[in-house]
Amino acid sequence: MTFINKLSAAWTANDSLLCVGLDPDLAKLPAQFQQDPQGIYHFCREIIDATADLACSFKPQIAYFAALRAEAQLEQICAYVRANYPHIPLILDAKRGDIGATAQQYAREAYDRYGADAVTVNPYMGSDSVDPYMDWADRGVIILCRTSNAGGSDLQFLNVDGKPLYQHVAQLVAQKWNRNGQCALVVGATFPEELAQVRAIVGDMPLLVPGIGAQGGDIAATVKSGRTANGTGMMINSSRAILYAPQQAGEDFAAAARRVAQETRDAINQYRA
Ligand SMILES: O=c1ccn([C@@H]2O[C@H](COP(=O)(O)O)[C@@H](O)[C@H]2O)c(=O)[nH]1
Repeated sequence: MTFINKLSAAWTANDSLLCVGLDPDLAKLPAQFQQDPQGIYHFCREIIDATADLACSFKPQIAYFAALRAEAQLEQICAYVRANYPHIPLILDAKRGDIGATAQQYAREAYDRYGADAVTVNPYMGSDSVDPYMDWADRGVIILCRTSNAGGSDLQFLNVDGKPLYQHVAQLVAQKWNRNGQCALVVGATFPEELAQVRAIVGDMPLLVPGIGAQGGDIAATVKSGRTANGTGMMINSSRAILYAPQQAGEDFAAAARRVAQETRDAINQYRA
């Protein structure tokens, strides 16, 4: 099954556009995981189990693992998702970008080593830097377009031939690079107007939309701007707001994460129609 088919099925099966981000910051984990050499794996496994029926995808961000020399635990987490929730797409957020020969190795890392269904890629080295990912026709290639951070405007909003650079990226991907129908774009929830512009350019192409939750993006504006005609089309990511959800009386960290994931999924669903 291709990434896009798997994503469509997950949207329907879990009635969800929520992507649960896995960004484990050791200092923020409950104490029992900080002392455990396998703590990152065990923490993420509990979050995955607590939210798998509420999510349309999981998105580990590789930096959180690499910084702690915890790539082996990332491998275990990816294997766990594939074995236990094979219907939920696994997105490796790595934002890779390099010359073709090196990109081939990055593609092998994402798709072979970690078994990811999709990987995030930086487009600014051009088509030959993205081509190696496209050779994996059943996997997703999620290309940065209009990122959620304020500084994204420094380059992405530059006026090039009468329109902002991010719109050129959206057009290029939709019209040229997406030859196997496997591409998606990253567009931040913090910029709903630009999200609507991108949606108008790319038709039904899936969008990975980080920026709700800890970054403060507005859920209503995000969904109304980015949904497709059938009320899908997005993987709306939330990481820290779910992973480190404040615990209410009687809740452990996983129950709190589940409650916030459910509230977020339901808040998103309010605006899909
Ligand atoms: O434009 C972008 C692209 C990627 N990200 C990543 O998404 C999550 C957001 O985490 P929160 O805790 O929900 O803010 C994180 O992994 C980023 O690296 C992004 O935020 N913006």
